[in-house]
Parts: sequence; structure tokens; C-alpha cells
Amino acid sequence: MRTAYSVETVRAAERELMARLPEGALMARAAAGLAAVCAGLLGRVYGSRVVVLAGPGDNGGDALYAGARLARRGARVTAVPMDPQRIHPGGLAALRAAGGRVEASVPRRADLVLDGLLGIGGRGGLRPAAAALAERVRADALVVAVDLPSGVDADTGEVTGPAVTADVTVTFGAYKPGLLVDPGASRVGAVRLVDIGLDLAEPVLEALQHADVARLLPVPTASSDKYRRGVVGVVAGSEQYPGAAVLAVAGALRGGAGAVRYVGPAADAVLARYPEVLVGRGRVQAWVVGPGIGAGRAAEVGRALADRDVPVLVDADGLRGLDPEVVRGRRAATLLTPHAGEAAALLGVPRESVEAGRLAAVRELAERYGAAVLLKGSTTLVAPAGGGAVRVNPTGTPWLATAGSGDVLSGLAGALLAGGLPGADAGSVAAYLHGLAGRLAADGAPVVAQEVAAALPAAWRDVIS
Ligand SMILES: NC(=O)C1=CN([C@@H]2O[C@H](COP(=O)(O)OP(=O)(O)OC[C@H]3O[C@@H](n4cnc5c(N)ncnc54)[C@H](OP(=O)(O)O)[C@@H]3O)[C@@H](O)[C@H]2O)[C@@H](O)CC1
Ligand SMILES: [K+]
Repeated sequence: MRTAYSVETVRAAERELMARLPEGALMARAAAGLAAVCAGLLGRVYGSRVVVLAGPGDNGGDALYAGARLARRGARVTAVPMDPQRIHPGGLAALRAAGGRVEASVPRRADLVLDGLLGIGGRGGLRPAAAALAERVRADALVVAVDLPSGVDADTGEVTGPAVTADVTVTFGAYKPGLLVDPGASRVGAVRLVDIGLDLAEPVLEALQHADVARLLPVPTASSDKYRRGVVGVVAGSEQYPGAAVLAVAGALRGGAGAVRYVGPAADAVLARYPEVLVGRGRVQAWVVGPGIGAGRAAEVGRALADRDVPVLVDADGLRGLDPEVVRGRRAATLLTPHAGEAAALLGVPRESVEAGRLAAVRELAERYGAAVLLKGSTTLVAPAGGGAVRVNPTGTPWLATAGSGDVLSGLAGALLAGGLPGADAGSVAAYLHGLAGRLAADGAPVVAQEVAAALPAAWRDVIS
């Protein structure tokens, strides 16, 4: 499991460690790790041109000390302070002692730019002086962000104004949520974690990896029959959108369901493609309601939710006007799977505010509905029903932003619910497999939803091998 920690947790661990170490030791560790990554990226340090954008706090300090280390190895290092009156004094002295220079403007040529403007102490988008420096970074230089790209909020990934886009981010002690959640995540480039010895408490965000998913996947045993493996009921599709039914069923079949039961007006289309599907109501171990059902089907959604002891996944049109009290009153798991627009409608806010503050939105929905919530998007997030760490999906690919892809995901997650996984596990494992299947199917080229469903067995095999 990859875990990310809040700024508050990182600061607490930092204080605890600093109390036991000589002054400056922690920054020295950070700078040494940073300089080592930069040296590796440069290949040949001697004679290279390095620019240090130095902010007023310790983030600037890290960058200046790392610059000093590179200068001692023969790099031509120029520091450009964001505010000449406020620059880390120790870092500046070290850089000067190593032969580095200080200039008021960004040099025209650079092989590598260290973004040491703001770290975890940054608040909001870059102020004008910082933004002006960031804008002068030439596109052909390699940009290495110190701890995180300046202008990205460490706790949320929010970017509320100008911000640096890095090729590589060297982060200290722990991943911060802002490195893993969009829009921040799309600015970090490759992330390198430098261990500085922090002893961290609870994470606020976690990302599953292959081993975690393999551990969570329900695998049939010799004594499993189709009912023990879980029957998924799929209420999906309409005359207008029969394809959504076919795709949700495809996801459910590939998610390890013992059987899939289809309820709705697209039975012919479903059976033509999947003759193994049961049609009509009957006992199920989980319901998937909503993909492609269109408006005016609230009664069917209500009927599934009223079965309080059966897990239910609610997606797409099923989410319209969903009553928090009904969901809160259920005993079995409920998993809601909105995209940003649907989440915005449920929260009564503009879509943009969900896009800009994805973590806050998914937490708020989970709290309001007392349900697990999977917020789809470029970085899919899954919040558990009772609070606790949010899961961010690491396998997503932009190719998955294709019609019907969400229908496959809902069927897949429904099958995992039927297999006995709790809501947030079902959602996060489904997102993981779905992302991996998308990557395998796309392989760098456009992909359609059916191909994602068809690649699910390969993704599954990849995870458990
Ligand atoms: N924690 C750890 O374990 C370790 C932490 N370490 C390092 O310390 C870093 C944190 O350092 P930090 O606390 O000094 O804050 P930092 O990020 O330099 O910024 C604060 C300054 O920025 C300013 N400022 C704020 N917002 C702004 C904006 N939008 N636009 C412009 N300016 C803005 C703010 O100004 P003010 O608001 O006070 O006017 C203040 O002067 C951390 O990221 C890591 O690199 C490592 O050395 C080792 C271990
Ligand atoms: K930075």
C-alpha cells in the first residue's frame, strides 16, 4: 500500500524527530537526497547549469543546500530568490561558500531548475513574485520540484492559481495527498520519495498496489457454487441506452460473479451478447442500479435500496435525487459511483468546484450519505462510509474516458460487492482492475468500453501472478 500523510501529520513527525537530532540534520538529509536525484538526472554534474528558485521558507533552504552540494561537484549554480529580503540564511551561506551565485532574474540557459519556491508551507496559488519566477522557467530545462510543485496544495491537490509543472518531484519523508490527487497530481511528473526517518501516524490517503488487490480479490474455492460466488442483479439500460446494460453486465461477469441477473428493458440486447445471464427479479447478493436507465426510474432504485440487507451500488441516473436518509438507513453496504457532474448535483455545487476539490467532495458525499463513494475522474477516489483514509486509484489512464467505460466499472464493482467485499474495497479494487484493463487494452491507442471489459481477465491475472 502506498500511503500519503497530511501536512499536520508530517509536521508532527518532523517536530518529534528534530527534537532528537542536531539542528539542521533533517534539512541536510533532505538536501542530500535531493542533490543525489538531481545528479542522477543530470548525468554529468560538472559543468552543468543549475538554477535554484529559492522561496522564503525551508523549501527554499532545501533547494539552496542541494544547490550547494551540486556546486561542490562542479555545477554552475545560480540562485534566484523570490524575495531578496527573505531567503534561507543557512542555505544561502552554504551555496555561496560552494561557489554558487545569486541573481535577481532567471538565467536564460539552464539544464535543471530546482523549484524551491514553496513546499508544505505554501497556501493558495503562487503570489505574483513567485508566479513571475515560475513563468520564466524555460520549457527545455528539466524542472525538479522540491517536496512538491509550488502552487499545489499539499493536503488536497488543489491548484488555485499559477503553479509549477515539474518533470520530477522529490518529496521528503512521506507522500502528501496533493501529489496523488488531481489537479495537483498532473503537475508532479515522476515522484521520488526521500526517506528522512519520519515516524508517521495514520495516513489520510492510500493507493492500492498489486499485492493489496491480490489479497482483497474474492477467489472461488473448491466448495464455491454460483450462489456462494455471488449473484449480481443489474438494473441498467433503457430503450434509449440498451448498451449500458450490456456493458454493466459485461463488467459484472468479468468481476467474478457466480451469475448475473438482469432486470430492465434491454434483456434482448443483453441475452444476444451474454446468453449465460438470468433475466428477471430473484435473489441476489448485490444490486447494481442506474447505468443508462434514464430519468423516471426512481422507483426501481428505491426498490433496490429498500432491500436493506443486500449491498447496492448506485451509478449514473440512479443517483438522481438520491435521498441521504434512505441510504443512511441501510444495513448492508451502499456504494455510490458518481462522476464529477453527478457528485456536483448531489452536493448542490458547480461541477468545477468538485473538479478543483476532489478530496473534499468525495469525503463530504461519504459523510452525507453514510455510504462508500467512488468519485470517477482522472484520479478516481474512493471514500469509505465511516470516514478514514480515502483511496486514490493509481492505475487510471486517460484512454478510459470513453463512452460506456463507467458502466463496465459499475458491473465490476457490483460483482465484488456480491463476492463479499465491503463498499470501499469493492470500489477501489474495481477501479484498480478497470484502470489496469484499460491500460492493457489501450496499449497507447484508443480503446472502447467493450475492450476494457474483455481485458479484465488479463488484468486479474496480472494482479494475482
Ligand atoms: N516537514 C519536514 O519533515 C521537513 C520539511 N522540509 C522542508 O520544509 C518545507 C516547509 O518549509 P516551511 O514550513 O518553511 O514552508 P515553505 O513551504 O517553505 O513556505 C512557507 C513560505 O512561503 C510563503 N508563502 C506561502 N504561500 C505562498 C504563496 N501562495 N505564494 C508565495 N509565497 C507563499 C510564506 O510566506 P508568508 O505566508 O509567511 O508571508 C512562507 O514564507 C517542506 O516543504 C520541505 O521542503 C525539509 O527541510 C525537511 C523535513
Ligand atoms: K517546491
